[in-house]
Amino acid sequence: MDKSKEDKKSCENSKTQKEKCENVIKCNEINHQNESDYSNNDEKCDHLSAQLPVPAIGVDVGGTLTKLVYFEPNDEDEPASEVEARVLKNIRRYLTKNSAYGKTGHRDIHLQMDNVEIHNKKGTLHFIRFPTAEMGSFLQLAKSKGMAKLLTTVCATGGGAFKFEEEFKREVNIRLKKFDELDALIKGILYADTQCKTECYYYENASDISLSQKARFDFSQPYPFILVNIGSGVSILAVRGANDYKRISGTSLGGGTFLGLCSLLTGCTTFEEAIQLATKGDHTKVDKLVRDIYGGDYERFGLPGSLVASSFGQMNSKERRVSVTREDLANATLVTITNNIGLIARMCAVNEKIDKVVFVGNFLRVNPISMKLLAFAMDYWSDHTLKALFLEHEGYFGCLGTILLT
Ligand SMILES: Nc1ncnc2c1ncn2[C@@H]1O[C@H](COP(=O)(O)OP(=O)(O)O)[C@@H](O)[C@H]1O
Ligand SMILES: CC(C)(COP(=O)(O)O)[C@@H](O)C(=O)NCCC(=O)O
Repeated sequence: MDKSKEDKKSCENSKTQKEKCENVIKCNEINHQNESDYSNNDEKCDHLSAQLPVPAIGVDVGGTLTKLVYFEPNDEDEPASEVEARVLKNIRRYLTKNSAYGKTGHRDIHLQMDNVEIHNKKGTLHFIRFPTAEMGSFLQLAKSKGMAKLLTTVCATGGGAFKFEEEFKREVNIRLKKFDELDALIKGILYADTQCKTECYYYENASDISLSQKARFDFSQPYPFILVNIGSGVSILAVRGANDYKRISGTSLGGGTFLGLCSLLTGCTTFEEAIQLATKGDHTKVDKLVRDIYGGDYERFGLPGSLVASSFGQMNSKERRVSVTREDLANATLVTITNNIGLIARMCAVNEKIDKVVFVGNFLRVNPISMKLLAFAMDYWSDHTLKALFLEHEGYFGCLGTILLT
């Protein structure tokens, strides 16, 4: 798609999103009483408790991507000085008028949330991402745009809030007000769902992938639910209330594994390219299926012939290796990682006796193959008792959570 068409599409999406979100429902789920005071350990930042920093920016510095949310209030508070007013205006203009920042930063315009309320202020939430590996360039950009002059503190979560803390201080004299990533994630999810009626969806006809289609899910009574965050690695939580959750499992075979293996096997250079290749490929050329072993179904234990018996199981044969394409390898990598996550998620749901399984994280970005597979896996292997749910703001809940927890 050429750039102008892409921008136009983004704007249309943004308009739809605006319409969808216009009817703001006040967030009843977010209570500020028993919430984590993780950040209060940071004495330097105590003065910021329970107020929105100006400008309100939250970052989630993950293993692969840094996610940033900027809350643009409808009515800006009276700035303390003329200089402050000018810098604030510059930041606002820079963040909200561009959709690309430097070489690798992107604003997801289609996810923008208009007319939302945070800490009694109405405004717009803008969502931006860039590779964590580009943190140095981001800090230089923040310096050059004068942000560092005005921003003294940024709400931050993710492992990088720890890893880059010193660098933020040294390079731009910004302090990070740190929040735990799982606290922030849950806060962000519950908030987004109350603000945007179309946030949560599932796949109708999940048992037939060729027919499955996105449909809205009413997530207004969310508890209990299993939360599967598929980022670089995978964290799995059982959530029973706004402040009642535990991390029950995880796996190192996550989105980072998919991208790493896919890069090795196909030479692809971006996540988008990996997904495009996977979309055109056929994993059955790479995997060994039950029917490749049994000649059909393994009836006694209800294993259909089409089931993957052994991921990449055909690749020990030289003839097979020379006949597979990059696309097949990308598809097989995606299916392998996704099925493994689905299996672990399902076992967690069964153990915890919870029937809703919510999948989030940027691994699901532009990745309907995995979402449909997860929806299928939950439905099929549970005899229709488990439901896979997905959320539109996929990877942005952690950064959003930080400004809510402030
Ligand atoms: N533009 C992108 N660049 C790199 N990885 C991406 C991109 N979009 C989606 N992904 C996928 O999302 C994963 C990172 O997800 P995310 O939720 O941001 O986790 P983290 O917090 O660990 O960075 C990557 O491992 C990759 O599978
Ligand atoms: C360490 C992490 C919480 C970091 O989060 P991420 O940046 O991957 O979103 C996550 O990668 C994880 O839970 N990994 C799996 C560890 C395990 O349980 O084996």
